Amino acid sequence: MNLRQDPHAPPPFATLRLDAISRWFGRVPALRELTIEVARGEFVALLGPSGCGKSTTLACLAGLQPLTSGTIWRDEERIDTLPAERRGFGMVFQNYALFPHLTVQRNVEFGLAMRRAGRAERQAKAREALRTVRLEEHGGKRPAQLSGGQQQRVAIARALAFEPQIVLMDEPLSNLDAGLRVDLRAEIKRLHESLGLTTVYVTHDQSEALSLATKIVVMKDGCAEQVGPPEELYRAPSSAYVARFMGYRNTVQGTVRSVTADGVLVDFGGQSVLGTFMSPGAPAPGRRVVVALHPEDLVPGGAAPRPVQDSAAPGAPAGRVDASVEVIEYHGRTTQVVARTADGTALRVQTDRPLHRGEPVHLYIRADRALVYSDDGDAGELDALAEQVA
Ligand SMILES: Nc1ncnc2c1ncn2[C@@H]1O[C@H](COP(=O)(O)OP(=O)(O)OP(=O)(O)O)[C@@H](O)[C@H]1O
Repeated sequence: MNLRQDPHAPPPFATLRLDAISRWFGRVPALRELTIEVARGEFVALLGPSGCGKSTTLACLAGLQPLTSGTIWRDEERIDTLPAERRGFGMVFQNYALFPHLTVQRNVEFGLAMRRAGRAERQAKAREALRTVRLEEHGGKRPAQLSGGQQQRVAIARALAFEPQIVLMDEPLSNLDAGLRVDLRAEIKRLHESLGLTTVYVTHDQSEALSLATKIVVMKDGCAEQVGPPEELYRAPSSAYVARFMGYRNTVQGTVRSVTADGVLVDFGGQSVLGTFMSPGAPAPGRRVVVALHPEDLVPGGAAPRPVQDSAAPGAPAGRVDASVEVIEYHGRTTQVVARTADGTALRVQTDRPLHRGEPVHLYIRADRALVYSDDGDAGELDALAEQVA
């Protein structure tokens, strides 16, 4: 956008900092001393299951809810004491929150009217914002005459019209069907980059977080479980919980058999598999652990297995699990398979190899791709998470 700078806009900032913020609802702690830093230009995704505190974080940041304790800073300026309208954030919600009786153009102007912009300025900025989201042809329509994706773009235009430095988005794509979600996701990324925005984005969808964010905050019970760039969280999740959110759909319990120079040998699925221990401290034989495996890292070798080194990193010994193909879901180029081991462990496998129901299959795993965590007794919780994590 190329709009005149709002004279009331706050000066450019370097860092937004949520410092040990807590929010209690009666006796329920929704946020517990959560600290997050957002640098200017970052796209930060708050990722986690329902109830972990994502929306509350955003509401506290926006000034829609008070903090129970903690502070929020824009550089040296404390902003948690400011009312919402003086924090200068643009907000986009899941349900669009458009006025049905106003035209698209007037809906976008509304936010500017709240900020006491004059009529001509309002109209020009709203038109410009609609152009930015590629809806300039639709200004005269009412929201009901637009598709869900278009309505959400109007909501984004409304948030962008007053050129906020920081845009807060709470599950903006979750009411859209799959195709529109992917299109609008690309649009949000384009806007973030081309307008030089700073974005804080709430989602429970790992693919959204991975594709959009420059930094992901995985939240659990009102705290940040791990914070980092998507590649880092994907490569080295700090717990089985984070691994789940990074697409490691298999989190199976096992027992440490031995510890070697190459890694930790774990018994699970009726076999021993070599993996990499990721938790703090050292594993000891007999210790209960959780092994996290990405479906793509379970490579079917068929009845006549390929040599182990085919599926192993140079020098790294591979593990093998034997299972039987139970469920096959065809997804075009790849197939999602549920394979079951002799001891009843279900493993999710993603492969481009044709497999058949009932077929015995050897699944090869690179040692550096079998991530081993100490078992914190939350295996049941992880299974419940599986229901939520795509
Ligand atoms: N207005 C409220 N009154 C009482 N409890 C609340 C209120 N809002 C949130 N909570 C509680 O605070 C916790 C965090 O809720 P929050 O909505 O922030 O989670 P979330 O991660 O955004 O979940 P979802 O993805 O389902 O929106 C939950 O235990 C929730 O029940």
